[in-house]
Amino acid sequence: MSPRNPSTDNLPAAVTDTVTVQSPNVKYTEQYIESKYEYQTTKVEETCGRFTVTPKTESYVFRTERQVPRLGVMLVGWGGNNGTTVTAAVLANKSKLSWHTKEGVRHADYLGSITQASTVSLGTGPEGEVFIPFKSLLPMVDANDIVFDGWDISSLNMGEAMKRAQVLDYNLQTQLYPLMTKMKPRPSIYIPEFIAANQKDRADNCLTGTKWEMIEKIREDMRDFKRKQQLDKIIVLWTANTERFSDVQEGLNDTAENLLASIKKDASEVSPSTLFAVASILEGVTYINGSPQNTFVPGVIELAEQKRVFIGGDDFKSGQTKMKSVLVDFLVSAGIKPVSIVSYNHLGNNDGKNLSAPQTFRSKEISKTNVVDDMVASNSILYKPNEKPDHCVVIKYVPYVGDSKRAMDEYTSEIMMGGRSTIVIHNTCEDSLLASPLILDLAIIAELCERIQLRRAEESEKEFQRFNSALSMLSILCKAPLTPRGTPVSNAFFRQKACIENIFRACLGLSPLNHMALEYKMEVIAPEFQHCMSKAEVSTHDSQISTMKKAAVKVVQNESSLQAEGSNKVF
Ligand SMILES: NC(=O)c1ccc[n+]([C@@H]2O[C@H](COP(=O)([O-])OP(=O)(O)OC[C@H]3O[C@@H](n4cnc5c(N)ncnc54)[C@H](O)[C@@H]3O)[C@@H](O)[C@H]2O)c1
Ligand SMILES: O=P([O-])([O-])O[C@@H]1[C@@H](O)[C@H](O)[C@@H](O)[C@H](O)[C@@H]1O
Repeated sequence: MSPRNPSTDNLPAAVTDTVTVQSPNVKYTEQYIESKYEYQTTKVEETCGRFTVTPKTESYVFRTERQVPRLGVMLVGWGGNNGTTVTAAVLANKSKLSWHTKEGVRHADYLGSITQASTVSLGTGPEGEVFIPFKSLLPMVDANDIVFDGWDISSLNMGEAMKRAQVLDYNLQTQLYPLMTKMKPRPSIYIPEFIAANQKDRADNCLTGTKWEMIEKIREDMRDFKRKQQLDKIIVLWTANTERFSDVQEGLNDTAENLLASIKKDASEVSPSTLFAVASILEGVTYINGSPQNTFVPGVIELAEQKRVFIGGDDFKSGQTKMKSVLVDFLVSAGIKPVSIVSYNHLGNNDGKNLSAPQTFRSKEISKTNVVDDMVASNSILYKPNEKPDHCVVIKYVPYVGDSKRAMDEYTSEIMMGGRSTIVIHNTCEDSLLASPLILDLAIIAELCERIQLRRAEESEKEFQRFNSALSMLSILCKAPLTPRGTPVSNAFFRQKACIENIFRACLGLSPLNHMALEYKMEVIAPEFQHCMSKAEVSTHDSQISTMKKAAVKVVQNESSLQAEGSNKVF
C-alpha cells in the first residue's frame, strides 16, 4: 500500500489525472490543481564589465482548473489550405481513418503537433529518465474533440475547398468529402486593398454594411456557433490571407478608444484581421493571428488588456523559419558566427499567389527576417553592438509545386582562424501539413492558459492573476511572437520549448528541467542511478567501487599519519 497522501487520497475517481504529484506543495481538489512554487531567478548588476549576481527566490501559487471544456475553433480563412487540412485531420483522427497510398496504408495522426506528438521529461524512474506525452502533463482539450467552424470570402463548401487545396491524399479525401461538404464557411469581411488583387476571383462570400455592423455580425456568428454546437468556449484563429501592414496612426488605432471610434466612423485603414480581433475581444474570445500582418495595432492590445482577453501570434512558425530558429541558435551557442543567411523559397498554393504582391510579401519578409535578432544579440563575442548577419528572404510563386513549398537556405558562418563554414539546406515544406498541427497546438495551449491563474504566495486568494493578455507562451508556434509591451522576445526554439514545459511543470509544483543530471556525475554513482548497466556490469562495477573506496580510505589514513608525523617536526 503506497503511503497515504492526504492531498489525493479522497479525490473523486473521475478527476484523477495521468500525473499525480506527491508533495505537500501540491493540492488536488475537485476543481483545481493548486501548487506552491519557488520561482528562482538571478538579479545581475554590471559595473565596468564586472558583474554582481544576486540569486532571488519568489514564492508563487499556481491554480489550474481541471475541468476540460468542450472547445470550438472558428477559423478566419476556413476554406483555405490550412483551414481545410486541419479540419480534415481532426475528422480523420476522430474516426481513426486509414487510407491506401502507393507506399502502403497510412493512418491518421497528429505528427508535428507539440501537444499531441511530443513528450516531456517527468524526472528519473528506476529505469532512468521518464518521458510522458506533453498532453498528459496537465488536463488539456483532446484534439479529436475540437469542433470547427469559420468564415471565408470564398463560398466553396469545405469538401470542395479540400479538393481545391490539393493537400491530402485522394483516398483520404474521398472518405472525408461527404462530411466536409456539409460544412460551409460563413460570409466574411473583405477589403480588397489589404490583400493581393489576385484574390478577387475568390471573393463571392462577403459581408456588406459598415465596419461596426460587420463586427456585430461576426460576434453573432460566434454566439450562433457556440449555441448550436453546445460549446463551453470558443477560440478564433486567423488563417486567412496575409494582409499588408496597417498604418499605425495617432488618433486612428493607437488606443482602444480611438480604434473603436475609428471603426464606428468606418475608417478605411482598419483591416479585416483587426476587425476580427476587435469582435473576438468584445465577445471575450481569445484571438490568435496565424499570419504576419500587424493585426495587433496598439489599440487592439489595449482593448485586450481592458477586457482581459488573450491575443496571440504572429505568423505560424512552420517550416523554413522553424529550422532557422534551431540552426542559428545552435551556431551562435557553439561560438560559430553566422554572417550571411539567405532564405529562398517557392510555392504554388494560394498563399504563395497572395504573397506575390509586394505589399503582402513585405509582411512575410519582416516576420521571416526578425527571427534571428535575439540569438545574435545574445553573443557579444561574435557580434559588435547592432552588428547582424546579412539576411535575405525571397519568396516566389510557382503554381506547379502547389502546397509543397521548396525552401532553400544558405548559412555562411565564420569559424576559427579565418575559416568559413557554409551550410546549404534544401527543405521541402508541405506547408499546410506543417501548419495544421500548429493550429491545434495554438488553440489547445491557449485554452489551457485560460484555466491557469497565479499569484504571489503572500497575496490573498482574491489576488490571483491570469497570464498577460499578450500570450507569449505561444511564441514557440510563431515566427514573430507577440509579447507584453516592453518585454523581451525569444525565438530560439529549445528555449521556447523549455519555457512552456517549465511553466506547466510549475503548475504541478515541479522544479524546472535543468538537465544537470548531477546524480550521474558524482564520483560514486548511487546504485539506483546505474540503470544502464547489465547485472554483470553492475557486479564488476560494484567491486571496482569497493576497491576505490578502500583505496580512498587508505589515502586518508596515510595523509593523517603523515600529518601526525609532520606535527612532531619543527620547521
Ligand atoms: N505553413 C503554412 O502554411 C503557413 C505558415 C505561416 C503562415 N501561414 C499563413 O497562414 C495563412 C493561410 O495559409 P494558407 O496556405 O491556408 O492560405 P490559403 O490562401 O489557402 O487560405 C487563406 C484563405 O483565406 C481566405 N480569405 C482571404 N481573406 C479573407 C478574409 N478577409 N476573411 C475570410 N477569409 C479570407 C481565402 O479565400 C483563402 O481561402 C496565410 O496568411 C499564410 O501566410 C501559413
Ligand atoms: O514558416 P516558414 O516556412 O518559414 O514560412 C513560410 C514561407 O516560407 C512561405 O513562403 C509562406 O507561404 C508560408 O506562409 C510560411 O510563412
